[in-house]
Amino acid sequence: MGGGCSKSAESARIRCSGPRTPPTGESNRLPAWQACGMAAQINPSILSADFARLAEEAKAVEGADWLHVDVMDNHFVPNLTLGVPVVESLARATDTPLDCHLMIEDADRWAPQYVEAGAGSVTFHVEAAAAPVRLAREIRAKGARASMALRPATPIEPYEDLLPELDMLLIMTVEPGFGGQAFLDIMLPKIRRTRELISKHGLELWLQVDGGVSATTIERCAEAGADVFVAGSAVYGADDPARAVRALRTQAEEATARSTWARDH
Ligand SMILES: O=C(CO)[C@H](O)[C@H](O)COP(=O)(O)O
Repeated sequence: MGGGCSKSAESARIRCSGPRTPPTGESNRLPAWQACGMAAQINPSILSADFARLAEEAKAVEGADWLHVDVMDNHFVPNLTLGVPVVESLARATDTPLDCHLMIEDADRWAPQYVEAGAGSVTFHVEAAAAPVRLAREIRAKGARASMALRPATPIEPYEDLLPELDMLLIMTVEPGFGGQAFLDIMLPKIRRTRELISKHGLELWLQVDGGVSATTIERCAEAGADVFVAGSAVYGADDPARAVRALRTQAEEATARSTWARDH
């Protein structure tokens, strides 16, 4: 696969590993994931971008933590988007690291190719992976962050032992396949439960939510324990996408701080 790929994966690791400074005097109130250097991350989904101008659309959200790239094969989901060659081109077109979400069958075969194409994080669906542990290890060994996604109907509990193999877990908050759907409030207990399991095992695992995330719903997700937020229409549907990213990040961080404070006092 194309050159320059491992450079992108390496740059993603560097950009995302540095701690952000907690507000003075507030560190005892911060949740574990912020106190250990995590803050809310906003990942704009290019599913809501203009596919004829992808490079420009990627530049429009520079300042976002990652660019979320929705890969769909018209089998695992009833929609078709893009594949390895487009990811290779995007990786060259933007400095924002790529967070590739593979909504495809036969993830074991394809996921490693997205690392080689330049993704800094590769998410496979557990429902589409024959050997998720082996796959997560292979993604990590190739130099990217390994992430696993759950459809709304897939519970987290059977996968508790798998969490240490992952850098991120993605909880879908809509049925995968299309942008612009309504957020599924019924997913909030699963987000809470997953955060409990992450804390129980003392893991530094990111918890991502994807689908219907907007100014109206992001606080609920943050309060439930999510720290990485994919937003498509809420970012690309805004007059100023970069400003929308900043506003969502502030909202998420404030909601987390408020709910943590309320829990501790
Ligand atoms: O994975 C996805 C759909 O399967 C998209 O990332 C997601 O739906 C984002 O779009 P929106 O924020 O408009 O819901």
